[in-house]
Amino acid sequence: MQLLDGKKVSEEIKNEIAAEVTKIKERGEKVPHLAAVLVGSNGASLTYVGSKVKTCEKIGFDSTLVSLPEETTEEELLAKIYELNNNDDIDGFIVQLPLPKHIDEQKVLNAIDPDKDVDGFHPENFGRMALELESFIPATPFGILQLLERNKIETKGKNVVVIGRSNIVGKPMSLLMSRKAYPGNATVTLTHSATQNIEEFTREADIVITALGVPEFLKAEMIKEGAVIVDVGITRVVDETNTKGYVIKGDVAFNEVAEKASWITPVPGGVGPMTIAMLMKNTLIARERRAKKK
Ligand SMILES: Nc1nc2c(c(=O)[nH]1)N[C@@H](CN(C=O)c1ccc(C(=O)N[C@@H](CCC(=O)O)C(=O)O)cc1)CN2
Repeated sequence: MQLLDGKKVSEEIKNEIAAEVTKIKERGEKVPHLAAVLVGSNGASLTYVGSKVKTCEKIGFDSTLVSLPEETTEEELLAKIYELNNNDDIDGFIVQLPLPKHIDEQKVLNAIDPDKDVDGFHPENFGRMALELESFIPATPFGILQLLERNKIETKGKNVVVIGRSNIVGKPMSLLMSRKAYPGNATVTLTHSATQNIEEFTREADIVITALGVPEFLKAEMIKEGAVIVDVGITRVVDETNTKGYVIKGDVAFNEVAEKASWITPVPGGVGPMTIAMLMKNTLIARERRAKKK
């Protein structure tokens, strides 16, 4: 078994981006500027947004954190989004998900200027991605593509089973793996909560990508020998013995599955760090596209 090491690959990508920023600075141009909108104080969201801001600092991007209280109304959030759309200094921004229940998530995502939508969640970017046109690719699926590509994993003609149909991971992942370009060109099955006898699909898969959020759902008996396993699940499980008060569990029963798999992502240190790195990549791309339009 070989490790699909997201920590290592994400560091490589961040170093490449930092080198680009150095060149931008040497030309006397404005560095990429990412803004992140956080509504409320969900613990995991605070960690992820904090990590995005810290990464910006590390690689030389400008960043703006817009922190809004839990009681923020939909109208107030939409007003903030229009402000960011019209702020010429900002190249791209994200609205950290999930949003509080009283806010219509899709309405908010629809309000983001597609040219600044570095999460790739706007319907225009999603549609363009499905049509294999230039678009922003959502950071987690984009990160998985990079992990496969940089480890030279063959995908053409392979059976790929995606578990979970979320708009952030499962749906875009299934579309990307069926695109003609590498890494893709695979035969894709998108499974979800209504799929019966899911193990009949996973046992036939050359590549399993699981984004379910159910700790240790995928067991060794559910995969075939030599399969590539990509675990997107990140669930915080209470653990008083740990200094953080929780441990992170993936969707995969790592120890037993690793014995049968050819490649496997660890959790933590697999897909998670790639998500942050690819958001930075999308922000760099957004800056370049905006600079060309001016
Ligand atoms: N607007 C968005 N919201 C959300 C996204 C997204 O891409 N855009 N994805 C997830 C959360 N997420 C980024 O926002 C994210 C999740 C996990 C990690 C990560 O590095 N995980 C570490 C573990 C860290 C921990 O939980 O302590 C790892 O797997 O090694 C980064 C980003 C939902 N919302």
